[in-house]
Amino acid sequence: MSVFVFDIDEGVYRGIAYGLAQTGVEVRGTDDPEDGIKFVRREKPDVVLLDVEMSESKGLDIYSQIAEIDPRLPVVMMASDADSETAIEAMQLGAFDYVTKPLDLEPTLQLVQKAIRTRRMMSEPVVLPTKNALGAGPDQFVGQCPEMLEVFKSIGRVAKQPVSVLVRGESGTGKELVARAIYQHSERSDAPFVEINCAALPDTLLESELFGHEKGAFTSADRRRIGKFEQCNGGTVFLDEIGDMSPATQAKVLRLLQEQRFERVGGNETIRTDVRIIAATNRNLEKMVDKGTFREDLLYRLNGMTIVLPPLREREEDVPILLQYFLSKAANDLGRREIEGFSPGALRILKKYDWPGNLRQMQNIVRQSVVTASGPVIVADFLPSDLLTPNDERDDSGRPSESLDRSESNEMRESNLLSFVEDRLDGDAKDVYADAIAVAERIILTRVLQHTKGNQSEAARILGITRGKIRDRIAKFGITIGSSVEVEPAEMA
Ligand SMILES: Nc1ncnc2c1ncn2[C@@H]1O[C@H](COP(=O)(O)OP(=O)(O)OP(=O)(O)O)[C@@H](O)[C@H]1O
Repeated sequence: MSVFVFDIDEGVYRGIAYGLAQTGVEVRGTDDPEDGIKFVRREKPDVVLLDVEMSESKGLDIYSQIAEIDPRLPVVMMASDADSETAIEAMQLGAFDYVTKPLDLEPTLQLVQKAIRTRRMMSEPVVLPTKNALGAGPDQFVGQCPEMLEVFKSIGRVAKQPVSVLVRGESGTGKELVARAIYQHSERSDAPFVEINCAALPDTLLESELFGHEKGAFTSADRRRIGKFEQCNGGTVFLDEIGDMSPATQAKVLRLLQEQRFERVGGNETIRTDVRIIAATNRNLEKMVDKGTFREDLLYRLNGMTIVLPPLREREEDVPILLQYFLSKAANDLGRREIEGFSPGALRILKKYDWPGNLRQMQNIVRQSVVTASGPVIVADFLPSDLLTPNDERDDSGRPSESLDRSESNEMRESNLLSFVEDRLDGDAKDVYADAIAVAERIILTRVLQHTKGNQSEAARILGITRGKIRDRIAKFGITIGSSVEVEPAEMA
């Protein structure tokens, strides 16, 4: 990714380059408007920072030229005056945001990172994978089960229609990926795409983020702010976690959907805009309607088309290809291209798991395993410890619970140990007896300590061994005793 800075003051460019040095983002800059425009045309940076003073002599000339070269390029305006008319005007025309000089480095860098993320979402294509290129290049939308084929078909059907879309599914099932895919295949793919997480902002801030506000609308409103619906005119707005929106904001969004009109917070002027809304939620909106916390008319309006993503536990046949995809991606990203795949034992455990955190959790677990793995094959020992807790020993939040189904958990423990032995037999088998005994000891100890909530005397009594031996084993296996009892994966080998 790269950032280009238009500023007469070289210090600004150097400060930003310094602040982003660790992130791998390339920063270039100029104090000459014409050179800058040539650069943007030739090098196609991902984000531009533009000093308003530089363009003031020619009004919005530089901004307009940049927007003409690439209407989706996020441009952050920098102004000395918080009320800069030029900066506000640029935002009305679609600039990403503006900051006031002298720049406070930290918030400026945060804004630039946000602009980089937005650019990524707009420009990195979401594609269906091909067998040979799994995990390489852009984000792929992996899925072969009938439910996912239905999802892909729905994306294709709805993308070009001028309707709102509601994407539903548990957390981590790929709702953002669906939103990006719809945008990229829509008639608006040349216009901006903006994401707003409705759960991340308190009510009043969310309202002014969406609709903007007038100067003085509330105590901290020291300047006019242009909201996303105004700024993104002609584009697509992705409202993530829409179930977390307050009733007052829901009412304003409903009006926007019905009339494409709204007023800034604290303002009288009615503003027209043309945005397409894609909304997502993991909440049960019908139940919220019953309870009176979500507007029925808004649900009806958003429901122009609904796409439902199944949880990962219902996509059993996709699990192997998804694992392979996340593995190739992690191995590429982490420079571990020698890693070839999972051992049969590790695969057995991964296939049995029920993935309460869905694809995001799978992605993280595969990444952790790649970090821990010491050879070209990921064996069961390199999997994080939460996978070794059987599904039925976890509560709703995915944490180990105390209620046990004995037969199932015994089978799981045996299969952990068995897969460990099988993995060793698959490879260069040596010292299998000692290693397997150590694995068994670890499984027994961890489980008993979970049962006694970390109480070692009680564990010693149950196990019929001394406290000294327990302490020795805890140290040897790297068992952590906190609110839950865990084994450090790195210590398991
Ligand atoms: N079918 C898929 N193929 C490949 N990667 C996927 C797939 N579905 C999701 N992912 C990846 O899993 C991660 C989580 O997906 P995403 O952020 O889209 O989920 P979400 O449903 O929006 O989550 P949340 O509700 O928590 O916001 C992302 O990195 C995404 O790229």
